[in-house]
Amino acid sequence: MPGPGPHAGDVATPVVSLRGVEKVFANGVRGLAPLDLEIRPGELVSLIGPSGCGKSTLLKLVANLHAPTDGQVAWWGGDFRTVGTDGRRLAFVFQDPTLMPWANVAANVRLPLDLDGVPRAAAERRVPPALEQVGLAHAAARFPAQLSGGMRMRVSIARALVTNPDLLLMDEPFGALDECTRNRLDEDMAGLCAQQGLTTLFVTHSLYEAAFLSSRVIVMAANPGRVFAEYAIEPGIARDGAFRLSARFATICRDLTALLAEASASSRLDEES
Ligand SMILES: Nc1ncnc2c1ncn2[C@@H]1O[C@H](COP(=O)(O)OP(=O)(O)OP(=O)(O)O)[C@@H](O)[C@H]1O
Repeated sequence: MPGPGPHAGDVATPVVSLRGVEKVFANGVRGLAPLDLEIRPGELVSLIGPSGCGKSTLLKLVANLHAPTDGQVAWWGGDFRTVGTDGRRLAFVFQDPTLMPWANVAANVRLPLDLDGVPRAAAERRVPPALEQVGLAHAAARFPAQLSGGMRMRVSIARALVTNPDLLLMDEPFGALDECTRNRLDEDMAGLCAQQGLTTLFVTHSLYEAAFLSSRVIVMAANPGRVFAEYAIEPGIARDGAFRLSARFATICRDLTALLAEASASSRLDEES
């Protein structure tokens, strides 16, 4: 099975660091006020906050899909141009799994390797372990139309994992799924991240999902988008069904509910001023 990214042992250098990063769009909208943020190896960091607080903008800055208006973003202490050329990889999972309907599951998962020019035989060898990781080893020959929504999302995750990423960026990946499927995927995702030491930045509208998955939750406020609070969760908690029912989980959810209410109130105040 593909292990952690090739540089997983390098714990000293932050995976991503943002210093004084600000984003003003061409139409004058201030998507993000200057903010500092560091994501360290092995962390699962969630971004939560009211609509419009800049969660997606922040994710896109980390993905280098947006350039900051001001400030610096560093990837593994360096420039984005080194990402990929030094073997380090980012991978994305979006809410829409965007599978090719005409291709079976194995071919969908293989796509990033094909695009990277990995020889066909080598690429094909990497697909079964990736499918195994998401519990879809039995579904390689099926087509997207033959899969449930949860299975399609698992294919999308396998397609990210097959590249052996050093940083996984997930934008509200399970938001369109029913609650049971979402809970199961959250448990599997938490297990994968823990086993592999996978560094993940996860955008969600659900504070319960953030509470369940994260080693650290960034609570954002809007108008302008900014980091309102950070909430760290102690290491060593098994993220399983028992955790979801535990007093500790209830406390984390209560704390995050309070922080989110404060962030929302602060966003409204800024809107009115
Ligand atoms: N390309 C763009 N051009 C202009 N304004 C933008 C652009 N993208 C985002 N914005 C604005 O920047 C702010 C932050 O948007 P963003 O989508 O990052 O927030 P969000 O927290 O992800 O929102 P949601 O939870 O609703 O998805 C919003 O006011 C949004 O309207």
